[in-house]
Amino acid sequence: MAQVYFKTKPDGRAVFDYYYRSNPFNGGYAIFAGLEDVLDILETLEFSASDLVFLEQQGFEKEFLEYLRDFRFNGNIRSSKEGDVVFPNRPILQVEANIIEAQIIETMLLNLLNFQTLIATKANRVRRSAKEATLLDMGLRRAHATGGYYASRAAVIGGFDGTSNVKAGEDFNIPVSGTMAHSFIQSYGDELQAFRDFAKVRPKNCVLLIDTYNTLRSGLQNAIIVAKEMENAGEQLMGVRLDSGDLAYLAKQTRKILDDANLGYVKIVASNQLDEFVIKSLKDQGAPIDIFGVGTNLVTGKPDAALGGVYKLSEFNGDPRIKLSENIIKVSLPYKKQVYRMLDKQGMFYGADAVAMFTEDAVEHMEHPFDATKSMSLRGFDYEALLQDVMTSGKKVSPPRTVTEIAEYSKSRLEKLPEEYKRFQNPHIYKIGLSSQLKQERDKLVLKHKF
Ligand SMILES: Nc1ncnc2c1ncn2[C@@H]1O[C@H](COP(=O)(O)OP(=O)(O)OP(=O)(O)O)[C@@H](O)[C@H]1O
Ligand SMILES: O=P(O)(O)OC[C@H]1O[C@H](OP(=O)(O)OP(=O)(O)O)[C@H](O)[C@@H]1O
Ligand SMILES: O=C(O)c1cccnc1
Repeated sequence: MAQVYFKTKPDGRAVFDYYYRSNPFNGGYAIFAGLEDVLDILETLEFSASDLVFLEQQGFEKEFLEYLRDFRFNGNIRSSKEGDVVFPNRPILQVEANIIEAQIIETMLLNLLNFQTLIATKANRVRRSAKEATLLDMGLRRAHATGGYYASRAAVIGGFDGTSNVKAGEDFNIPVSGTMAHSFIQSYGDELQAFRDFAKVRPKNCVLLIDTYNTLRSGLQNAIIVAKEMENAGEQLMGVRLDSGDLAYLAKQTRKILDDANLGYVKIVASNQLDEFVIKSLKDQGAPIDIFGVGTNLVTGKPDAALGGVYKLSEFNGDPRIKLSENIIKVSLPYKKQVYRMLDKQGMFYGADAVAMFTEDAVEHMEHPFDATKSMSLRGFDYEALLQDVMTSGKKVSPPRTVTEIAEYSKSRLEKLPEEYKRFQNPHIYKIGLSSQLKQERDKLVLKHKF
């Protein structure tokens, strides 16, 4: 496509929208993540000499390869803030650029935003169940190859406290932590000696895994011996980890036995195929678990394999563009747009985002995108314009936000979303409407292209 644009309309100017069509996990919202990584890549995107050799072998023409040699992304991006709460069928990010540049970045952009948004959303659901407990990502070993790297970042945006993924910790400046594996204890054969050596070498944040042989009769008893020895050496055992069996029963027994041994400060860590539903159940059972380690179900976004975010052309050289579909929900929205979020008198999200033409300053009325009988007055509402400049002429407009800052922002945004949109079962549906002008323009284009 890029080579054809290069030959036929090299100066074409395009507007593309990024959005997804339905919330993951049958939930009522998603957490937008991956933006900072997209912007970082765009700022430095270029074709290396070896890339060009490979592309030449694929049959691309010399002149086009010359163009690619100097390729840079020089476009503008307007976007929702990373970490914001987002909803289906409204632009989350808009790229305005030369058509060749805008097209070349499509797959990279979708790959990063779809995956991180999926995982940040999953992480946030786990956070909702875990309430105040500490949450650790332990998923790298089960992730889809390199996806684990970005999953760890997205997990923190969604509300996790840290990760066992050391590389992600280093690159994204997120807290790293970990406990120990069964193999460590197995290598000794002697559980007590394994615990003693570990505690001696790594006394800070020491968590002992107690289920290798028998959780209550062996692991916990040995952990208590080591905890007392640590006290004599002026240290404190941080915790014990349960990784199998009935976690509620074992956590209650463990808590009682630790407390009876005057070890009330020793925390209980639990892991083993946890997700938002198991953690909720454990909480409902009153399991005194302080820290949850979550792996597979987090980093694979189980049970949703992917977020179906798309990148659709909405304007070309100032003219509107549309994509029709038999399925009305898949008809795209033409024109460069803005999205307004309605706020109630307390500053909470009212439950409505209105999509308008970019040229409209405010929206007083929003219409259901497909049902002509449904509309809503927006008069008197406070609102926020959600799409803001994040990149101009290929350069980021503001300094990078740390993952921790993004996570804090996300938390503050979720606090403004009423509870009924956040429940797991049959959540309230957040309304997405179109300004009357955008709807009219879309319908005109639908008629124009109708066969
Ligand atoms: N009290 C509980 N309530 C609800 N779910 C629990 C409870 N305790 C454990 N679970 C969950 O039930 C599942 C148990 O899986 P499974 O039977 O494979 O574990 P296990 O018996 O510990 O076996 P393994 O020793 O192979 O890890 C896990 O997802 C675990 O998190
Ligand atoms: O269960 P997850 O949510 O994926 O969390 C990560 C799991 O990875 C480790 O298990 P390991 O790979 O040693 O295998 P195991 O399941 O036999 O303990 C750890 O002990 C957790 O159980
Ligand atoms: O730190 C841990 O205990 C850990 C890390 C990754 C996977 N499973 C466990």
